[in-house]
Amino acid sequence: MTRIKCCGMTRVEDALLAAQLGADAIGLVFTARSRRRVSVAQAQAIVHALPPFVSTVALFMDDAPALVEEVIATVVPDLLQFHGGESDAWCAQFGHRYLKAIAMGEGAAALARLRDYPRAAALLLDGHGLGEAGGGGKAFDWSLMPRNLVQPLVLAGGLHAGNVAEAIRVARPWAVDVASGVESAPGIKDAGKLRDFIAAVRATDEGEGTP
Ligand SMILES: O=C(O)c1ccccc1NCC(=O)[C@H](O)[C@H](O)COP(=O)(O)O
Repeated sequence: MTRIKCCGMTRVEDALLAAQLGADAIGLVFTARSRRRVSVAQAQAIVHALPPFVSTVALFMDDAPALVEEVIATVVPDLLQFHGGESDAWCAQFGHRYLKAIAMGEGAAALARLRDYPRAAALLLDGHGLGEAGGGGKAFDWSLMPRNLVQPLVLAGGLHAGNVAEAIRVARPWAVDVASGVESAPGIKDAGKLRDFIAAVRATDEGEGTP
């Protein structure tokens, strides 16, 4: 089964809908570089409203350690996700499981960085360029997704209901991640797009015989 993470949640109702539709995880963006940035209070409201067994992921991009520590202490996310130039040691300093985003904008050359994060729980390959923020709807060449890594790989960047089936068939990811492809505006999820996206992922899994 392909896991689904819906990122950039800013409203309780959107996170609840994603959970009801079958999302496995939601993302909360804390970096100031995002148009989907949430406050600690907003994030707490979302986390407390979610049913059990839906993971919460807190996103940062070259932020101060104090912000990460504050979010861990107050929001208590299941996982951290780092989108900037953070090193493996920097990401691991919090003693919290983390995902590292790898900017795939430069294509195959970016694959060299995949081996730099041995302590990451998973690697998220995203379509944006090095140093750029995520959440911009940029896809990359899915055939570059490696098959020989020990860590689970999350496919991100420019996914939507119309292309996610093809993306899964080509990239064979552990999970898919979507933000702008299920929105009507940054941080505002569109119920129809969210429903169609999750249904497309599940239909692809079923069509390929994945239990
Ligand atoms: O979403 C943001 O605003 C954001 C800002 C800065 C760093 C990361 C950010 N998002 C990271 C994500 O995990 C997105 O879901 C991912 O980039 C895919 O976005 P999209 O291409 O819009 O589906």
